[in-house]
Amino acid sequence: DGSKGGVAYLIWNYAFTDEDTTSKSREPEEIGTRPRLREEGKDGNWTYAKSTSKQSSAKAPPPVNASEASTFTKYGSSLTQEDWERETENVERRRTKEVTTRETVVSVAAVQSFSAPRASASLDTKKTQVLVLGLDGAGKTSVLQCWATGNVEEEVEPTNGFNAVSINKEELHIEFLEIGGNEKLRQYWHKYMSKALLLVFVVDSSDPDLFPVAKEHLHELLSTDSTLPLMVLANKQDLPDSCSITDLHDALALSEIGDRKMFLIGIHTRKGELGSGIRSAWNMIEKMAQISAVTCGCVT
Ligand SMILES: Nc1nc2c(ncn2[C@@H]2O[C@H](COP(=O)(O)OP(=O)(O)OP(=O)(O)O)[C@@H](O)[C@H]2O)c(=O)[nH]1
Ligand SMILES: [Mg+2]
Repeated sequence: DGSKGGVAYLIWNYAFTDEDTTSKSREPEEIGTRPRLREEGKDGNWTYAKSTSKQSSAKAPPPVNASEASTFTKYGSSLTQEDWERETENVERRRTKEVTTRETVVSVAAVQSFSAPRASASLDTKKTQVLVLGLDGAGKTSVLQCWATGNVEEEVEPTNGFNAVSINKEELHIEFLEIGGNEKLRQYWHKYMSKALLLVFVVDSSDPDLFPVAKEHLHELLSTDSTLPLMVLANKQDLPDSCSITDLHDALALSEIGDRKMFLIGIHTRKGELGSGIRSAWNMIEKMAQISAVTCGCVT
């Protein structure tokens, strides 16, 4: 019952606005800057979705949230021609139909028009979301996959819209929202700050050329909320040239982020050899969500 409620809430949360219905007339935008990993048309429609995690904790490495009681739902997005057509055809149907599917595809249009969630969902007034941001290619989707399933797909598609994951574990429901890091999507990042319980900012620690850009975006985001806790994930620590978390601390000027909770964790999401970082990050998020849920009275 609890997990079904979580799913329904997410769908409601991402209900389309009236503006979306006009998207039929729009042409798809080509916004990818990262080369596609799969052949266009072959498997370009990244519609990965799963309703219930049934992994056994005996698998090595164990899923981060390995629990028979845990479930997750994920709404992926990608902007291929095929997706766009399907999306525009389905907008109206999704607006009205009873939610029976746990899978949907959203587009940049959905991100552009996404505004405050409808007020009727009980959690709407609370900060319940873990917002996952960072430049394109930093590893946001990979991190979310690790937390949800304990594994990463071999080929992760760029997120050309948003990607929402709900992880339900016993009575705790944690919503994650990744907005793609593509240059054209970064302007929308700040729109999602107000519902965030925590900002997870993922950085590719093997690409120092991008640190100044990441720093600029991070500080701009933080300037809109002086108390929002921050978790910086220094990803791709498996790569030989990756920089240490101390260097990243300096490069991102994390000493200048003001008086807020801050975590800086080195991680990597390579298949088969997940380190302790990704698990530590998960544990902290779980604790924060628990505290928040109790404070909000969401857990009974
Ligand atoms: N070596 C290494 N590669 C990684 C790691 N994490 C992610 N990658 C790779 O980095 C690329 C980008 O990963 P994504 O998870 O798609 O990055 P993202 O931040 O979601 O990117 P956008 O959705 O475009 O904003 C993919 O090819 C991943 O396989 C890591 O820890 N180590
Ligand atoms: Mg992504």
